[in-house]
Amino acid sequence: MKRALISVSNKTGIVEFAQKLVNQQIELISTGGTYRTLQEAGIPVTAISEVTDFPELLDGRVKTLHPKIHGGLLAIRDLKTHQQQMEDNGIKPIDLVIVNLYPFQQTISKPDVSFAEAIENIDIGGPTMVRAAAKNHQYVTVIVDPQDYDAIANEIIAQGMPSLETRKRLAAKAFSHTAAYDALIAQYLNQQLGIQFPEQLTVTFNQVSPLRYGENPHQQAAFYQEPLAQKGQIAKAKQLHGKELSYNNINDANAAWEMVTEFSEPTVVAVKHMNPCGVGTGSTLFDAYQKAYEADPVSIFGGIIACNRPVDLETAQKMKEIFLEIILAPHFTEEALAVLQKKKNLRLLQLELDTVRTTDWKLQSVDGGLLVQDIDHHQIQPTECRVVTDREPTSAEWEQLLFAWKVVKHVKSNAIVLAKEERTIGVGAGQMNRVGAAKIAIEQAGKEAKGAVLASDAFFPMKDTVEVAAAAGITAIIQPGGSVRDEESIKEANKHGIAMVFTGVRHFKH
Ligand SMILES: NC(=O)c1ncn([C@@H]2O[C@H](COP(=O)(O)O)[C@@H](O)[C@H]2O)c1NC=O
Repeated sequence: MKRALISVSNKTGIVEFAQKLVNQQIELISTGGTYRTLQEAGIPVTAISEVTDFPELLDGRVKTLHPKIHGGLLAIRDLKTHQQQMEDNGIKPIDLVIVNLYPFQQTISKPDVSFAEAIENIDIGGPTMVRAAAKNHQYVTVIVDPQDYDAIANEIIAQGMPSLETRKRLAAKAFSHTAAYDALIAQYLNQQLGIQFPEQLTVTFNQVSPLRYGENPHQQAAFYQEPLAQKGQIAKAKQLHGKELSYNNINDANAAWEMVTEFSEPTVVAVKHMNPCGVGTGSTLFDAYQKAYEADPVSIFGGIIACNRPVDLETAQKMKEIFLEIILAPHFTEEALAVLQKKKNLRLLQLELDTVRTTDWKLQSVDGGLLVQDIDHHQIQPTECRVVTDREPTSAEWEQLLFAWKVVKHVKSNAIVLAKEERTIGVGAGQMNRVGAAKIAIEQAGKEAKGAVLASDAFFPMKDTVEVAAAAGITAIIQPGGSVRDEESIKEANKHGIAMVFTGVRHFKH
């Protein structure tokens, strides 16, 4: 290894690394700012303009984009014709490229960033060198991540040049890096232009950590986050206590958090296998937790609990009484933390309540493809609802109907939710027919079904759900409406004095 080109925006660790290279008699070439950093540290370095015999131009837009650089990176060293052309044109090989790019991500993350500033932070020369060096990894080593400096320095010191295997690994990393960089630029421009579903979708995610296993122990898995993920999103949750999260934990925690943030009053959601087993709203978080617990004291065991208020001592003491997998909350008081941290197998996650989403889509992979849709943000307003029965819901029923409607939106389809006094009393989730979901919810509610309300995520194709609801003593129903047989359901509801409300909105969730 004779010559290295260093051009870095993030100058962390570069002086130490450069010194190690110089110690190995490697000649350094550098661009403006990097050159100055190295020179000021007393490291011998040649300016890029000396190599290209061309000044850096256009405010840095053209610095390394020159045949003397790219010839030095791309030449096939063993090929006679390439050797001859290099000699004829005064091109010397470059064996090592250390580049990190203009901070595009940090730039667009600034709240007051202008479009012009974002565009100016699109690196052109850097990715071009990275790609050239990565293509020619047979001869050239490329480093895009300061975390690799130490390991590569050690390899150079030990064997003169990193192994071919290392160079290939670095090349793969380099292409992932430039692809991710460009994906973020494309995403930013699409967002600016309001293009929601571009012809080519190039999303990018950064690995947070490998996971011990996937949905099942024989499946391998890793967790990734969006580059611009925000503190209120599950991918950025701060873990305050407990062992590492599993694949299923993250999925369930996400479902619980999405649901609890739907409510403005103090609310607790208990989730098992992505569905709520208990949801309670109260005047305090303690009250809400009691209700969520009582909703289904059996299923909550080992559950994931999401709270939309800080967890206080009283609530923590109550929570401590049973085995819970995870508690999510915007905050835990010190006393609450002290109580809950005594539980070895409990994880505590802190997330901000008010989040600005950076992307507004749900991605779901299918074999050989990806389904993309925007997020179901719809929140029902009572004015959107239409009472279709002879009897209007009472104001108490209205409250329960709107509560149940918020819950049913987050239950796997076909979904039926029964609610009473601001808590769920029965949840029928993920059934192949609607009346089946209703029967499950009613059975779970038992005697409590009498006087409760029922929410359905989609319309009733037949009157059978109203029939079973009436038999159980349900007094009010909320559902989207829109079936060709709506009239039959309305008639059935009228027959039993049930008040029924159509929302005109469906909340399928699969
Ligand atoms: N224009 C070019 O030819 C060019 N060559 C390298 N860069 C970038 O310039 C940055 C380093 O600049 P400096 O050494 O001046 O601080 C690096 O992030 C590198 O990726 C360039 N800048 C942008 O495209």
